[in-house]
Amino acid sequence: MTDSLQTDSPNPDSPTVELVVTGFANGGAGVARGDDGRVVFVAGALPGERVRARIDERKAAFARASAVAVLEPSPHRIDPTCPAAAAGAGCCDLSYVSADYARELHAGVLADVLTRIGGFGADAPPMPEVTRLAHGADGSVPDTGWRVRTRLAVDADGTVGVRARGSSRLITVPCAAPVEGLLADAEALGARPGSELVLAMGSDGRRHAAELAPAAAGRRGARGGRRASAQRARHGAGAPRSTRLLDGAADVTQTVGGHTWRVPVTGFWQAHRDAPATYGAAVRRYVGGLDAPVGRGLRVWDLYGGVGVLGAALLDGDLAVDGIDLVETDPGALAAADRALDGAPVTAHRGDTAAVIGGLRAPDVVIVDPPRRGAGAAVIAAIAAAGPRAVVHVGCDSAAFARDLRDWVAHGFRVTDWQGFDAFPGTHHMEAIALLESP
Ligand SMILES: C[S@@+](CC[C@H](N)C(=O)[O-])C[C@H]1O[C@@H](n2cnc3c(N)ncnc32)[C@H](O)[C@@H]1O
Repeated sequence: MTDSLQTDSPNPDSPTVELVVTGFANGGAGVARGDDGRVVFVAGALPGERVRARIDERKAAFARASAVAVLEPSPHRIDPTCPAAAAGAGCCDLSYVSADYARELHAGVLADVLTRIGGFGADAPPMPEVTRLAHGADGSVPDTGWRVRTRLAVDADGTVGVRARGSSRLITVPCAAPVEGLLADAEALGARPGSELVLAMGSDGRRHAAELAPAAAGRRGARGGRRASAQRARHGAGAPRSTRLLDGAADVTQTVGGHTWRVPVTGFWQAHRDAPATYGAAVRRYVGGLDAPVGRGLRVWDLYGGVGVLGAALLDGDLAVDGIDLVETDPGALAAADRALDGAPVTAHRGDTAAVIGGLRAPDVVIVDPPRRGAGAAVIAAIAAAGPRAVVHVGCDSAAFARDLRDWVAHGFRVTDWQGFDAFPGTHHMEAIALLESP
């Protein structure tokens, strides 16, 4: 069978090669070896497949390629569940893989980075499984229609869509990840050419939309080129961009457990509609299961805490909580936390985690949920010096998660449980959570 694939290559004229894929890498590419022995990361290819691939980039130690035709397909390959990805968009890069097998691939990637980067071996718990996020009374979860917030690109003529993988081509076929109604009439909202359209769905079913003005001119030329500039934009780095409300209200209502937040449309909220409740339950289970009570209410740090949803999960059960110090850089998130957690024993601190924690009362338990880059060795050393007996570490980048866990172990912490979540179905992304205890 030869199955041609829709891909945009940064190097459309580069030659194609035939490759046999033997592994799967963090980042979502199949792993093969070229004729010269160099490792080739092949986007759009699965272990066991023989593919024809176009080389996109050659480095000294490895190359990157995109599968353009499948010569021998994996039995796990399916028709893409995301029409935008099928048309070449970079959104649901694993939507051509059966959902069960995608979770196997995630678990393999997590085990690989925990072993190779984290240095974990036989004395660690069994490698984590990657499970679906439960939804609805029967626990069933579709692997599409899960995303409650998204950003769309707006072209020079006002057309709205997602960018193709590897190029700036706009794809207007809708992505399958957003929850029903999130993309409704997106083009009619009137986002201006060159802006981005931010769409968010509240847990009350109300859709909100805001236009994010183009990134300041000059930033595109900043270090790292277009890819790094797009990353900075996605991760909110750089000068603040002005927003204009196009639909709904400025704040999105989100209810989790016993608390209701009003989160700014462009503010951080977990992408999967069931993620906040799922991670909150994991945090509550981990902290509730600690066997030596401290003899008083727990003192908790909720670091990189956003609106405080993970710390607040500890207030929902029968745990005695003395106080939660919530640390976050985004003033909008902290204002939302103040409103939602008014009357709860939560104190919000605005600032960089590294700078703020030195002034806080020593914690019993620390929740750490950093951005993709991870918390890093310096922050982990500072938290460890404050002497918590347990840490719940949350990570959305597997390699950074493994690196951070390695740093906890260097400070005498032991991983006593960990788990992975298929929190971005149809994509190579996943979330992982670990419980670490001090000796
Ligand atoms: C992955 S989100 C987690 C938010 C929250 N725990 C939740 O589940 O909704 C990471 C958060 O860290 C914040 N952040 C990024 N860098 C930070 C820093 N250096 N210090 C404190 N917060 C930071 C971001 O604004 C974002 O809200």
